[in-house]
Amino acid sequence: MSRYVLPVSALGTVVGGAVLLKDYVAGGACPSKATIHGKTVIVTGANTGIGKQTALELAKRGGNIILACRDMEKCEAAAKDIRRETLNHHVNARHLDLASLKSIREFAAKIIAEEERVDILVNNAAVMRCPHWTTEDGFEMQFGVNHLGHFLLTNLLLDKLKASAPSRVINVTSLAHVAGHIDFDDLNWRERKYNTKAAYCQSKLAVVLFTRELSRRLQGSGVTVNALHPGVARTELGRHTGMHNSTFSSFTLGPIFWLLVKSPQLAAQPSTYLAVAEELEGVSGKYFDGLKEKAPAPEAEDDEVARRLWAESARLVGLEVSHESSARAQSLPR
Ligand SMILES: NC(=O)c1ccc[n+]([C@@H]2O[C@H](COP(=O)([O-])OP(=O)(O)OC[C@H]3O[C@@H](n4cnc5c(N)ncnc54)[C@H](O)[C@@H]3O)[C@@H](O)[C@H]2O)c1
Repeated sequence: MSRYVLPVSALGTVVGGAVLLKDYVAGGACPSKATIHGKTVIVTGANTGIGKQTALELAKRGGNIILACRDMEKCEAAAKDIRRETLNHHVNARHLDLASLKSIREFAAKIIAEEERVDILVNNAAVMRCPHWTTEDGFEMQFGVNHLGHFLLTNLLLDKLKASAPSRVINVTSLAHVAGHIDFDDLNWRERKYNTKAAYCQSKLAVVLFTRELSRRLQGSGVTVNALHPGVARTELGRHTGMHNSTFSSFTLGPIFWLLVKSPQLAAQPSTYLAVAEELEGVSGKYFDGLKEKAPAPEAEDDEVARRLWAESARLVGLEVSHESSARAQSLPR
C-alpha cells in the first residue's frame, strides 16, 4: 500500500499544479455583472472565435447586438446560434468586409441611417500571417484589415458614438505588438521582402497606437477607447500558419496547448470587461493584457509615432486629415 503513496501524491501535485497554472493562464471571467439593455453593440469578425463569444457574452447582458462579418452565411448562422443560446432576439447579422473601403463606407452609412445609437464598438476582426495578399484598395492585407479597416470604420461611426455617449470603443490587438515596428517608409510592404510575422506585429502595434491617438482626440467627448490582448486562444486565427484544430489536440502538443491555450469563451472575457465594467467608466487610452491594465511596448507609447500614423492612415483611407496631425506629420523625418 505504502509504495503507492509517493507516486499517487506526486501525481496529485502535478495535476493540481497543472489545474492552477491553467486557471492562472486563463485569467478568469469578467468580474462585472453589468447589463446593457437599450444599448447597441457592434462586434466585427463575430461569426467565429473570440468575436462570436464576445457577441454572445454581450447578448446575455441584453442590448441590440450587431455582428459585422464578411461572410453573410456564417454571420447569419452565428446570429441564430447566439439568439438561441441567449434568448436575446435583438442579435442581427450585417455585411462588413474590412478589406474593402467601399464595404466599410456602405456598412457605416447603413448603421448611421438605420440605428438610433452605437454605444459599444468592438473592433475584433483580424487576419494573421496570411500570404502576401492585398486588400481591394491595394493595402497589405494585415495592415489593411487589422488597422486601416478599423481606423476608417471607427472614424465614420464617431459622430454616432459621441451622440450615444458615454460610449466605448474596444480595439482587440495582441501581445505580438511588442515585436512590431511601424515602418513609415513602407507601411504596405511594397519595398521590403514580405515577412508575414512582422506584418502581423506591425498591424497590431498600429492598433495600439491608434487607440492612444484616438483617446487623445476624444478627451471630453464621453467616448472612451482601450486596447486589449485577449490571451492565446484556440480559434481559427492560425489558419495560415498550419496551426489547425488537429494541432491543438495532437498527442504530443495537446497537453501543452491544454495548459497554455484559452477557450474562445475565456478569451472573450477581456473584451466583455472593457465593454461593460462600471469601474472602467472614463478610462481611456489604456492597454489591457487580459483583464489587467499593463504598459504596452515603448513604441506604442510614442505620441509622435501615434500622430504620424494617424495622419498616414487618414491619407490612405481618404479621410480628411486635420491641420494638427498633418502639420506634425510633415515636420517629422520620412
Ligand atoms: N486567438 C488568439 O490566440 C489571439 C491572440 C492574440 C490576439 N488575438 C486577436 O483576437 C481577435 C479575434 O481573433 P480570433 O482568435 O477569434 O480569430 P478568428 O480567425 O477565429 O476570428 C477572426 C475574425 O475576423 C474576421 N475577418 C478576417 N478578415 C476580415 C475582413 N476582411 N472583414 C471582416 N472580417 C474579417 C474573420 O472572418 C473572423 O470572423 C483578433 O483581433 C486577433 O488578432 C487572438
